[in-house]
Amino acid sequence: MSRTVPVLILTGYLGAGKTTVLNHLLGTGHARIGVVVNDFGEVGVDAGLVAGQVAEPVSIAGGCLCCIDDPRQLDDALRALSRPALALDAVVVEGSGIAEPPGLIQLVLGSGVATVRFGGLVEVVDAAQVPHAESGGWDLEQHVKAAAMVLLTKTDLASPGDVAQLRERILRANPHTTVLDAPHGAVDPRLFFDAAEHTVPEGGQLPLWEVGESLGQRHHEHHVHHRAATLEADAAVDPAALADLLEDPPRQVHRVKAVVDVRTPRGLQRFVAHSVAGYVTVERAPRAPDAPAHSVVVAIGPAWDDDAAVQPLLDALPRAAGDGVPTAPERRRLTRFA
Ligand SMILES: Nc1nc2c(ncn2[C@@H]2O[C@H](COP(=O)(O)OP(=O)(O)OP(=O)(O)O)[C@@H](O)[C@H]2O)c(=O)[nH]1
Repeated sequence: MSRTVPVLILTGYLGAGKTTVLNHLLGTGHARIGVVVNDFGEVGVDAGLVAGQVAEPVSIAGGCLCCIDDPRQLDDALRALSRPALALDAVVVEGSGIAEPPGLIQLVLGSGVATVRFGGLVEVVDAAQVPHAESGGWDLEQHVKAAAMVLLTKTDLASPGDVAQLRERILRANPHTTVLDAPHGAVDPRLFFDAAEHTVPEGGQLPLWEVGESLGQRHHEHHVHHRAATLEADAAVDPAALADLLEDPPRQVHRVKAVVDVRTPRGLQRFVAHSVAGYVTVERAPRAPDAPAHSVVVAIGPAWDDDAAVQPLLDALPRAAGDGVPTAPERRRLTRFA
């Protein structure tokens, strides 16, 4: 029988920690992993946040994979990543933060690519922000029902009692799933890949498919309620304005990610910034010394009817070179999250 490459699906609400898990797995060097990332926004930010992969990550941006105009994009990616020459052990498809498992499972199961097989679904749950995710339409029970494994991230930000209750709730919804703590994405890659491989029971019957059928309606309901606003500019940003957006985003914005340049007296510096329900992280990132200024900021959230409240905040972030270098206190507004 010819070799097929398992395709694992990584889902979880906006900002739950999917990319962090993926980067941990890639960093362990345990397996040769191919990556497909799906950004909900127009600009593919996530591929740039994935580090150390064997093959270039394939980025599919501009909407959820399961609703995207041309689902053959996923087939093309899977075909490319399962080429024998790459000798990958697995492909991980990181869903956008609002993807529903059934739609993604159906896409992989229905893929016409003979060189891949469905390897299971892993759900990432932010242990500190379940009510927040639920307010965005994410349904814990429905998500974990489809999961071979559930990874609890941000256990460092939640009380042990809350984490224990969450674990019980997950196991009530799906007694067959494996629940593991994965603080800062730390999961044993052997457990990750083993659990996923046990998703498909012998005999060819696939309960997940039934889950997919019964929930198929739901995932379409979700996407229409989410919006993304994007800024992509050949400019540095105002660090204080970005800090305000990250720290205190409009109510309907559940997630902000930014890869931005900031002017300093020593030249441009690049930062990667995240905000999930007002929880902010900022990290310095490498940049080519002579590269022109470039910044990308994406804001995503549910139930926003028009862009009037969000897009102008993003459009106001670039800081013209003529406005000079931000002062040290302005820069510290951003770097204090580092
Ligand atoms: N304190 C803490 N922060 C975490 C943990 N896991 C992830 N984070 C942070 O959470 C933020 C979002 O993490 P990502 O991995 O980008 O989340 P994601 O699910 O890929 O985000 P989307 O693709 O936008 O849905 C980042 O600032 C991470 O550093 C954790 O276990 N503890």
